[in-house]
Amino acid sequence: MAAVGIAGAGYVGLTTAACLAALGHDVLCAEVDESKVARLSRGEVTLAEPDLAPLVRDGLAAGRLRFTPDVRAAGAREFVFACVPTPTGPDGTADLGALEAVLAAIRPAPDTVLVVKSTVPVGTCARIAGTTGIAVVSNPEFLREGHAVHDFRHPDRVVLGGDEHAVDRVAALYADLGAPIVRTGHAGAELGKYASNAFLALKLSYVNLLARLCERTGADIDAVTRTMGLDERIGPHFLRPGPGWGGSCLPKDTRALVASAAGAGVDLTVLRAAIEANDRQYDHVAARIRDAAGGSLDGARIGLFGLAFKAGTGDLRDSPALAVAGRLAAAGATLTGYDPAVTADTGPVQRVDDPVLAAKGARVLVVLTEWPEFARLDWSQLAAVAEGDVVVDMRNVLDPAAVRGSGLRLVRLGRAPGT
Ligand SMILES: NC(=O)C1=CN([C@@H]2O[C@H](COP(=O)(O)OP(=O)(O)OC[C@H]3O[C@@H](n4cnc5c(N)ncnc54)[C@H](O)[C@@H]3O)[C@@H](O)[C@H]2O)C=CC1
Ligand SMILES: O=C(O)[C@H]1O[C@H](OP(=O)(O)OP(=O)(O)OC[C@H]2O[C@@H](n3ccc(=O)[nH]c3=O)[C@H](O)[C@@H]2O)[C@H](O)[C@@H](O)[C@@H]1O
Repeated sequence: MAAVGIAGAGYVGLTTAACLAALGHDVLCAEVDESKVARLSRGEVTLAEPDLAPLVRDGLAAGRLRFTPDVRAAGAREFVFACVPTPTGPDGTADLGALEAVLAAIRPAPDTVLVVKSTVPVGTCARIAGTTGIAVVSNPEFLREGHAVHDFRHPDRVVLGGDEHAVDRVAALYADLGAPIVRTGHAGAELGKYASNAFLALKLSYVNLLARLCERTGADIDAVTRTMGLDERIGPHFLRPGPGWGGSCLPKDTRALVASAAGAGVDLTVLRAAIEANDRQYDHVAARIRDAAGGSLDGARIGLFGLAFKAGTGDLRDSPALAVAGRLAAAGATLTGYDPAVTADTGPVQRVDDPVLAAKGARVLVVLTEWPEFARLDWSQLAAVAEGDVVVDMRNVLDPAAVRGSGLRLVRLGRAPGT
């Protein structure tokens, strides 16, 4: 059992804290948001992550997990995990201010290891190790929101970058997971993380462009992605077209990688193209909605289904649904939106908590987030309250037969109009 300090109690920090405590380690999790510390200490978890709340409560009950606003207390532990935000800074690369604050709170002892889980540009860990003399291990995180606990417990890989001795000690913390471990230097681990997120973004931009080509040529995007996915060298995952990719990490990490690569003298042309294609995807989706509305959005009421950046979360950060909504609003549309998990303010979209209210009086109904439950809605009931007769499914989650049975016309991504 190791003494672990964690800085940051967000998606990554809280998941790491609860899961390491469940693995038997003694975990002190520090968080600058004192109200969060108070809630978590009472076992109240607000992140909608399956299995996280019971795990936190088990850790508290067993005395293996505690929360504190005192980052210095966590910084005095043998292993100090940095799980703090690294948002886009003014120059496009990651802003490391929060990580610097964690560093300042560490009280190094001879056996201290700083484990950097935050996503940081290549060179960051080596620089910290060089300037502080602390042993630093880069241990990037690959969990997905909505699957955080599962992904921590069953990772495809644990990546550890640093000197051999420190890496061995961190590897021992994860030993019970039985996951493949990639041992490398600082830079390899840091770049491996960005490279993975950027590759996912590349795949999606490519698929979204293929969907547009399908709309022009009459090819069926499902057949195209199935054909690709059955090739073992390509694989079936991350090939679903959508209104663009978003979330708290893919957009920021792709921007940061382009900027830091440029700083190193490498122009990541393909990644720049993928980012640009993603911006154009929002325009394309807005144009399809405009066409479905009869050519103009001015004064049109549009009912949106899904506002979160993906299904399974209420997170709105860099949500493609909101990017599209912004374009619709700019063109004069009035927007009403329903999402099963979103509770925050949604800008130009008036949020309602009943799908029927989102459909009421709408000229066009639009699906923007891939919630499976949208397929189970009573589309006849929605058709009855809508003003128009068209639903634009920009996630291809609806059952075409059920929608057509309701009398609505269905417009899908990657399908020529009318097919
Ligand atoms: N959200 C995700 O799915 C993933 C995020 N990451 C990366 O992990 C890092 C953290 O991301 P999230 O957990 O999503 O962020 P988050 O925003 O959910 O949580 C970060 C937490 O750190 C706290 N904090 C800020 N400064 C602090 C300080 N100096 N000391 C202690 N606590 C502090 C904040 O109050 C917040 O509660 C980022 O670098 C992100 O790119 C990596 C993989 C997955
Ligand atoms: O670094 C991070 O923060 C994380 O970023 C992503 O995880 P996440 O942001 O939770 O979201 P994803 O599930 O990757 O989805 C990203 C976006 O792509 C879209 N998407 C995903 C898959 C797909 O087939 N089609 C598609 O349009 C989603 O709707 C969403 O807008 C990565 O999948 C994680 O491995 C990584 O750890």
